[in-house]
Order: sequence, then structure tokens, then C-alpha cells
Amino acid sequence: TTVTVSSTASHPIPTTLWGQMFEDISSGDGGLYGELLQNRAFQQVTPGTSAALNAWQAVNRASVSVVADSVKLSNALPNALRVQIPTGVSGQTGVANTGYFGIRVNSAWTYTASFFYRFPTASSFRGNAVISLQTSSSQVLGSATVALSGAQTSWTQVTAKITPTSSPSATDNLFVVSVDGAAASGQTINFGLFSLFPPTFKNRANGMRMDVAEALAEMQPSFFRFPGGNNLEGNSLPSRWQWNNTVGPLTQRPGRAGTWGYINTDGLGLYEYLLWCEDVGMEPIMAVWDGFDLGGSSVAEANLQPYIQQAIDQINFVIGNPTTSAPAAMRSSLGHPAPFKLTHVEIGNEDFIGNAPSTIAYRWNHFASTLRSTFPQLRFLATSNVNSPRLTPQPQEWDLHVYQTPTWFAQNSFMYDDFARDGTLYFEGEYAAISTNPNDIFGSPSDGRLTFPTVQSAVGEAAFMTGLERNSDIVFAASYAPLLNHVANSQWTPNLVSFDSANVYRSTSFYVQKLFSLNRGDQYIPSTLPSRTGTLFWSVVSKQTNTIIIKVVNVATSAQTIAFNLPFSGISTTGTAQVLTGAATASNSPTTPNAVAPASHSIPVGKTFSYSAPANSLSVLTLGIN
Ligand SMILES: [NH3+][C@H]1C[C@H](O)[C@@H](O)[C@@H]1CO
Repeated sequence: TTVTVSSTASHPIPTTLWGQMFEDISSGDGGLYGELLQNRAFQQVTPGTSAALNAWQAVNRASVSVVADSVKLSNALPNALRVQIPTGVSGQTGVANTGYFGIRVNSAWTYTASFFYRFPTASSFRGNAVISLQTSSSQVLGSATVALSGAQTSWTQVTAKITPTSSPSATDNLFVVSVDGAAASGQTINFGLFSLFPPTFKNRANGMRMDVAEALAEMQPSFFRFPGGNNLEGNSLPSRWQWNNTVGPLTQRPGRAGTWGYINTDGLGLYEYLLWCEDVGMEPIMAVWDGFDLGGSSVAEANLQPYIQQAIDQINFVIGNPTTSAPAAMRSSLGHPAPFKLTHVEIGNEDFIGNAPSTIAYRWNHFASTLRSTFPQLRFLATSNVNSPRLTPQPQEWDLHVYQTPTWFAQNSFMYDDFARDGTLYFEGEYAAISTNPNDIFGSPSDGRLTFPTVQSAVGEAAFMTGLERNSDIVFAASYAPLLNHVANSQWTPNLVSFDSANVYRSTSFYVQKLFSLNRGDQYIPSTLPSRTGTLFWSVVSKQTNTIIIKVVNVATSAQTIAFNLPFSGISTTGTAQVLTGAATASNSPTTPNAVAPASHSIPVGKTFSYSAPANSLSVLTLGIN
């Protein structure tokens, strides 16, 4: 194959081209969000049920149960953990939390622990509670004591710092709050809103888990789409994501039944998302709920106004004027008087599924008309199939999603070449090669579904991404989905980044996303087009004025040579190749975390040069222009 490269760029590459899509799908609580305790505030549970005690267990014969306390901690957090200390017990007794499938204990960290308590009946008890991190065999790894008073019948919060003395490799550790059985014999103590945080990314209060955050930031994403995805939509109208339930003190956040089958604490809420975007240098692509839930129901046209108002308030929280908007005033009171950066707002998530298409016309019309006139500076994305049904007002932007086989991605890299250039812009908001079985894309691993990305799936995605880069005159953003996943509690596979309570696993697809993102250009340079149905793909960009970057993708199972004719003089004689390659079915996983990683080496380059692209590979060739 010989590729002749043009001497002039065709279009600037949008700075937002490569980024991340996020929703809580075993990825927020217990993942990116730094809280280490699961079911920390007994949100959205039925008192007295075993589910209410999820992740909690009694220590040394205490009797524990979740109650709807007659004196609520707050309207948002009405449930409490009642701990009854038996008589005749010696030694520490109380309650333990098992975390999100484990708790990492690291002696390099100082942990911040806290909880609320009250004595439902005043008592003469005065004594210490010990807050500790323990192994599963009750070895204390670190602890702190706080004074409890039986006179405290209203809710009060206690906080303590814990610096462990060792760092066990095991993560089946426990967070324990206990009292001396003899001293507290017969006492009843109510607890609420426990919390245990390690140090967080950029030391943000109520912030992100460092190693997960650092892995995501390593990709240098330019945007962050949140809060979903299906988790925006909810499985019912009342359980949809609602911005106002996710901001302010944690005692004001009721949590919700998340779309993915577990309770969301909403400790990772709108303000945390926005600070995270600023901390990583991403702009938000924020979604508003648009009247359709995954139970299949749509809000009737006559009843849309309150939900449109809720969307207006959500947007005003982000960009509104604190002197004229209450949501904006709340943002200011939380510490961010200036508006956050926001350009793109997505209306809904996937208005092409189920019976959403039957109501999207009026839902879009009312949401888009009102929001566009309220916020003329913003651009709103539709999420139904493009122009099917036709929508009024005509969408400025669309979010398209595709989950397919590696082969499909390699064979559809020209998808956007065929789109009309009519001013409409596109966001490839979710894409991933998730199965090798074209007849059962969303099936189980026994039927072709991938558990972790493979070299073959990542390289297929890379082929598709050369097309996104070529068409970045109309594709302004693209993100793999899902982004993140706890291996002990997956709701969906494969995922870009996986983790357990102590490790982060960067997938083959993560490295493809990172290679494109860290080697993005600012101008697209046309060249001989690849064959649409071939196995060799490429994309040429220029960076500043003195660097040419060529991405070469070989989806074949044997090496292929590609020759380049460059029109530029002063090409350096030596370039760099960063190559991701390996066996087609190789994956990075908890058992093989580093099976596949990019490697760099020098290559001979010049005005004309050849490159041998390995089988199953993405190569990023970087050439300097003197
Ligand atoms: N069903 C997929 C489409 C939806 O938008 C996401 O929440 C899901 C996983 O990425």
C-alpha cells in the first residue's frame, strides 16, 4: 500500500475529539468516588430487612439492625443503625463494614473516618468508641478513639484520623466501630452516615479515589459525559437521576435506586462531577433527563413543564448567575461563584430504544425549544436515530452509540464519510467492540461476549477511530463506553478500565484511547484513502507546525507494509513508533494485568519511507519537520 499525503490540511481537529463517557455502572460508588464504606447511610433500604444491613456485620455479639429512627438524622437520611450492646460481654463489641468487596489498608495513607450517633434514650454512659481498620481475623491495623456521651440524644457527628501501621496485601479488611462490652453493657446507640475516606485525587473533600482518577486522567480526556447513559434515565420516573438530590451536604442526599440494580449514594454528585472536570481539564458534556424512563414510560406532553424546569435549574447550577438564579447561588455557596465551562448539553440518553421514538418528537420539541431559548449560548444534542423521526427544532448535534464486533468496527471506519456536511455535528458518545459473535452482540461470554477488551477488539476500535479523526470536521467528540468497572461486581463487560479494591487494570482499549488522545493533532491532513473493506487503515494529522503524526492500524493477522510519500521538506530521518500489538485474544485482566502495553522504538523516516505494521496493531508514527 502506498499513501500519498496532501500538502494542505483539510480541517482543524476539534480539541474535544477524545474524551470519556461516565455513569455509575459499578464505577461510581465503590470506584471513582472515594468513599470506602458500602451502604454508609442506609439510603433507600427498608428497615429490618437483611438488605438494609448490606455490607454491615455485628462484632462480638452486639445486636444490630437498621431502624427508621423517630429522630431522623435528616429528611434525606431517615434510617439509622441501632446497635444494642449485650450484657455480660467483655472486649470490644460493635459493628463492622466490609467496604465495596474489600477495603485497601495502606500505611502510607491517613484515613478520615466519621459517623453520626445519638442515644435514643439518655443514659449515664460516658466512654470511648474505637474506630479501627482490622484484618478479617480481627488484627487491628490502625485505630482512633472518640468519646461518646449517653447525654447525646440528638444527632452529632464525630470524626477521627487513622494512620495504619501496616499495609497488608489482603483487602478483605474491615472498618469497625466498637465500644468496651463491659463499660457499655446494655446500652443502645443509634448510628448514621458513616464514612471512611483515603486521601483523594488532588486532595478534594468528598473526592475521587486516587489510583482510578490517575488512570482516567492519564488518557488526557478533553470531555467527560455524565451522568449517563442508562443511569440518567432510571428504571422508573421517580428513580431517574435528579441533580438537586446530588448536591449539598451528604446529609441532604437521599440516594436513589440506580438503573444498574444497586443503590447510588449520590455522594458523587453534580458538583463533584464539575470539580472533577476542572481538575482533569475536561469540559462536561452534561445530560438532562428528558421525560423517558427505562420502565418504558414517557411523561405526557401536558406534564413536561416541571421536568423542563428541573433541567433549567440543573443547567443554571452549572452556568447560572448567582444573583439571579437560586441553583447558581447554591453553586456559589459551595465555593464556585464563577460558572463552570459548559457548551454541550445532551437531552436524554438513547431516545431510539423501546418506545422512546414514539414520544421523542414532542419531548424533544418542548425540551429543546425551551432550553435553546433559555440558553442560546449552549448546543443541545439529540439522542434518537438521526432524523428518524424528524425533530423540531432541527438538532444541532446528535449523540450516536454503537456496540459491535471488532470486525464491524474495522469495516465501518467510513461511517461518517457518508454523512451530509450540513452543519450538524456528531458525538460518537458510546462505542466498543464487545463481542466476537455478530449474531449475539449483547450475549454472554460463552456466546462471544468479551469480559475484558482484547488486542483484536482494541485494534478494531482503532480502525474505527481513524475514521472518526478523518471526519472530525463533523465528529466533535467520541468516547468508549463503559469507562470503568469493579471486577467483583460487573454490570457490563468489557470496560475501558477495571479495578478491584486495591488495583486498577488498564485494558488494551484503554491504551488505544490513550495513544489517540495523547497523539492528537490540531489539523487533519488528507491522504490516499484506505480501502473501506481492507485491513489497513491510517490517519495523518499535523501538530503545531513541526510534527506529523500518522496512526496506522493493521487488523490483519499478518504484518503489512505501508509506504508514505510526504510533500513536506525537512522531514527528520528518524521518527518514533509507539506500537500496541499482541495476540488477537490477549487481554489485560486481574490475572494478566500487563499482558499488553504500548512500546516505543525509533524508525527510519523521510520524505518517502515504508513502515511494516505488525499483525493486530495500532502504530503511532511521529515525524519531526525541521
Ligand atoms: N446499554 C448501554 C447504552 C447506555 O447508554 C449505557 O448506559 C449502556 C452501557 O454503556
